[in-house]
Amino acid sequence: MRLLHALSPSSIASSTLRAHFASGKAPHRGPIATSSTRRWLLLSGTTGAIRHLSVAKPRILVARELTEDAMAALEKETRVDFIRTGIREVCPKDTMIRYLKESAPISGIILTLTEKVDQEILDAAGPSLKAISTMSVGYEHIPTPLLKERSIRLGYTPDVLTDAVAEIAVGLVLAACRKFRDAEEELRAGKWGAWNPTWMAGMGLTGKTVGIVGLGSCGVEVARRLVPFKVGRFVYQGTRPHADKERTLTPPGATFYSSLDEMLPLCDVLVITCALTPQTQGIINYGRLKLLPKGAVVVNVARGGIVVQPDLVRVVREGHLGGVGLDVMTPEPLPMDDELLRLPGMTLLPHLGSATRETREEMSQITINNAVNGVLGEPMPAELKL
Ligand SMILES: O=CC(=O)O
Repeated sequence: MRLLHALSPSSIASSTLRAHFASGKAPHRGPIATSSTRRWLLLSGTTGAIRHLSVAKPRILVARELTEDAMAALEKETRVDFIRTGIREVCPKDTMIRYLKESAPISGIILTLTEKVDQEILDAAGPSLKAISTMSVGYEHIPTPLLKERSIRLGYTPDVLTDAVAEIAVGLVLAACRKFRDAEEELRAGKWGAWNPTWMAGMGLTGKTVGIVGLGSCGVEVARRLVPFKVGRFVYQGTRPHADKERTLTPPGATFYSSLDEMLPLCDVLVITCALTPQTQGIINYGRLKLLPKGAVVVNVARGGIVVQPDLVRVVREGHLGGVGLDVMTPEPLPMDDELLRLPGMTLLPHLGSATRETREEMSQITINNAVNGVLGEPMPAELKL
């Protein structure tokens, strides 16, 4: 690598980078660091890419761009150098590995749900890697045992997205119970005929039993938002009872079940909000779906893998369910030839749980702060205990 000369960062960041970032594509073949205190421009001997990295500061690879405001905030952070790929879509694994190697030593990585971390990526980063920061509450894309083994810290974004996800869940409950999607489709297809006593008649929530799988922070917020709809009672299943959360649901109150098999026959509406773990993978299968009363509604805002999707399709085809609302499915994005798209009574959203502008800003900011504090050895705003 050849040392060129000192340059003001704005001369690079504002022209070359902005143009490339605006295109949404990876801007160049080699890495470029962006931070307001950089002093040195380097020319890579192998790639010809311009680099300006300060030697002493920890480097954080930003695998894909976060929100615009968050990216602007990066520019003000002076304690670390950020290496931005400039990618706005999924950062491919080979691209991440190339950046990790060409910009070594990398102390931190910022990524999202879409960048799966594995041993190869950790090996490419090498022993300099101190922290990974994911812009998500879920972390099933990160091999936590490997991080623990290598003493790599993991930052994530719990809590800030709870309200947004709870809103989506309530939206899906209402849409599925009252057949929003099928009804709108009929209307648009010109099939709205004269008033009919049974056409598009769905299920009301008054007096019904709503079952929540996983009464964590998201589960309880869903239930709280459903109280004003005059739900008859809440039941929930998980690893332990939450008396504190139950109290916030009074009236109508909530009852804990350790067994899904015992709870499911009671549920007019089932809302899945638990984390995807080896213990919850595939727990909602054919047999369990058939335990629900006929005409029950199923909503999943957690992870597609908790439901055995072919089993869900089969149960819907058998006419057992009154409606289904999914914000998560398998795989994501859902291929256009997937069976789910051909079934009636399905309200499907493209994983929008946290998608409010406010939430995504907060998530981005926490992700950056987690990464910076993580590499500097300071407390992270939200660190997962490994
Ligand atoms: O699904 C969303 C997340 O894990 O943040």
